[in-house]
Amino acid sequence: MKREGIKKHLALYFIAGSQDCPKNIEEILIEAIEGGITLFQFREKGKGSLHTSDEIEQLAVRLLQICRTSNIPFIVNDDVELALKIGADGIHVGQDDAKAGDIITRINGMILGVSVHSAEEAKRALADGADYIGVGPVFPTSSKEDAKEARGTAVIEEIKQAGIDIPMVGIGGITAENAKSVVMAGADGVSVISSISRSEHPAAAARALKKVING
Ligand SMILES: Cc1ncc(COP(=O)(O)OP(=O)(O)O)c(N)n1
Ligand SMILES: Cc1nc(C(=O)O)sc1CCOP(=O)(O)O
Ligand SMILES: [Mg+2]
Repeated sequence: MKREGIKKHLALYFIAGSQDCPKNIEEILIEAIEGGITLFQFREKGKGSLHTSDEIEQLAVRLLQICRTSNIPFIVNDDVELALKIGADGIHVGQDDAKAGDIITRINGMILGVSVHSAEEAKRALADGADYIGVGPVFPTSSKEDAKEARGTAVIEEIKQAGIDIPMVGIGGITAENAKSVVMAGADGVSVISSISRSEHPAAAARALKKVING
């Protein structure tokens, strides 16, 4: 599944690690799938996350199995070795991670996502072979300690206006209340952590987001 095929999976892209979840992450993922998420990223990172690589790998494998039973592609954040080891469907890297251009040959057809904060970075991601980009933070977020300043939908609009043709999701502080503005700006979907993971009812939260996106 390359660029065109990925678009439909970007509609409601759920990201989580155990640190984002007030209850068991496996239960939350199952409920999020019930609610209609279209892609999942395992991001075990930051305050409260698991420490040992064994624990992280075991959790990744359990979450991958849940995604496989529902045909939801499973992306690993940052860790190329883990993605390759467990046979993930893709890897997401940021500007301070392994360089997309360096890993493209190693990941052998896996989905490659890249975080960008400008049209310039989007252009480079496209040239490096990224299948999609994550653009953020759109709104202020509490889920990423080192997040940059929120820029609203300006960067998404800039990328569209520059004619850079790559599937993209907005990320950062996205809720059912503001998701429509992200899609209206030109994103193919939204990527969320807390709107689903910290909801008392993750399935209902995912359903509400989906309804807004499908509009
Ligand atoms: C879909 C998506 N977009 C952006 C990011 C952020 O990646 P990065 O800037 O590398 O920050 P960390 O998530 O690694 O803290 C993402 N993970 N997913
Ligand atoms: C993982 C991540 N990356 C961002 C970026 O701007 O690149 S913002 C972010 C956190 C998104 O979490 P929430 O939906 O809870 O705001
Ligand atoms: Mg990263």
